[in-house]
Amino acid sequence: MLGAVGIVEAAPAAKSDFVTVKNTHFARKGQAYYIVGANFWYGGYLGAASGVGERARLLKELDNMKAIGINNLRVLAVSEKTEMKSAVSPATTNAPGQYDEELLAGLDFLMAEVAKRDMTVVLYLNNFWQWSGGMTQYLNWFEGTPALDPNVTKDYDTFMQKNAGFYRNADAQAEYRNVIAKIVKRVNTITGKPYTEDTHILSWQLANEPRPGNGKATPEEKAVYVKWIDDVAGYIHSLDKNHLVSSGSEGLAGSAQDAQLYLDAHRTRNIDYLTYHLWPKNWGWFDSNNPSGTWDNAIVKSHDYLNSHIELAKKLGKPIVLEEFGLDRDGPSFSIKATTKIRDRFYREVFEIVATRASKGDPIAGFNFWAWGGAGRAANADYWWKPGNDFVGDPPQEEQGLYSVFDSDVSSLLLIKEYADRLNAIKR
Ligand SMILES: O=C1NC[C@H](CO)[C@@H](O)[C@@H]1O
Repeated sequence: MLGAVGIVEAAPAAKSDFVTVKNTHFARKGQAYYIVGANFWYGGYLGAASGVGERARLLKELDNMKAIGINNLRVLAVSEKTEMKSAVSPATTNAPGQYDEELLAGLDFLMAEVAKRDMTVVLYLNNFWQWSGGMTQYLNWFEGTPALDPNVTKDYDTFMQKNAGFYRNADAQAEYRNVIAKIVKRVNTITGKPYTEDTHILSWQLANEPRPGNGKATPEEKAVYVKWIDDVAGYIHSLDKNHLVSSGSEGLAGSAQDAQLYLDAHRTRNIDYLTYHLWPKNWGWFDSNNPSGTWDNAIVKSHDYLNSHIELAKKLGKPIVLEEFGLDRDGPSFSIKATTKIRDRFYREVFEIVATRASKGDPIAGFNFWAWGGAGRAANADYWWKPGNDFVGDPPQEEQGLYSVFDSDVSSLLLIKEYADRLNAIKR
């Protein structure tokens, strides 16, 4: 199509080039689309032109993921500068209204490279946890409360209960919406393409693991949470008519174990598909110091969690994606030298349920394992991250090696490829 001065402009993408929801499945380019995904929270960081950027590593990581059939990445799009030691630095937001353009351009570079490999990306726009600043940092800015680092306070219940104050704080919500608008309406500085026109964005995600508060969330806190999801998802759709919107919820574990709350929070037409996460060790189902004594308990509960959420998706008539799951290395150990026999066994249990039920036409639309460590390596003897160290799949609030799948974890990579082939073969 010739523009006014004869410059050839790309024709706008066809709607079918975007990932859409067709009944209870994803569709893309006229085909059923199943997510064979990795969590790659730091993908935009590697794309930066200098500083934390490592573009050569990024290209290698993308090629290695593509080579085993990974077609989707779940990526942190926004981070908030904070004093907390457990958080990544630098951040895309240095202070309200002050943004790191070079770091944001890293996301542009990532998106340009994702497009070359015809992969898709889920971009989350906030974090319920502290490892990227997140909601607690917004409250530090707008309520003057200290940014709470549960690695320091050792009090997750108070952290979660106070964090839910983010949803009710009008000034924090206004800045959050400013940031959402800045990202959603962004024009890619590498490709010149508006993000709203980028068919390689699968969805915008409200936050990583947003919770209504802690496990004792009150009816009022739950109502605020349901309204927040509806309002923000509706706001994103008002900015972008092309892309899907998801919450980033963990499922019942992130909904005070209240199935009605999970359904109510995701019933809105503004939420296009459901998400859930599976953490047997974090949730106390599996003790990696007593694997033989806790494996059966962990697997029974995991199977139930995996299957019951697919039934909840059926109730809402929407697709559901298992967008996080993981287990630590044998030992347990953070060392890349440690084997991953137990993790591989757990991955196979998860993959088998996802692939089998997807093949039967159930609304499970795929998975993202947590998380791609690739060529990254822990830098310190204590396995904690410090600014300047490699990024790996484990964010700074956890030991570097806890859940990462590294490029040397051959048995895990082969397992991912085996199930990538099965999911990619499903025709509908
Ligand atoms: O979103 C998340 N879910 C679980 C991960 C592993 O504990 C954690 O690193 C991350 O905050």
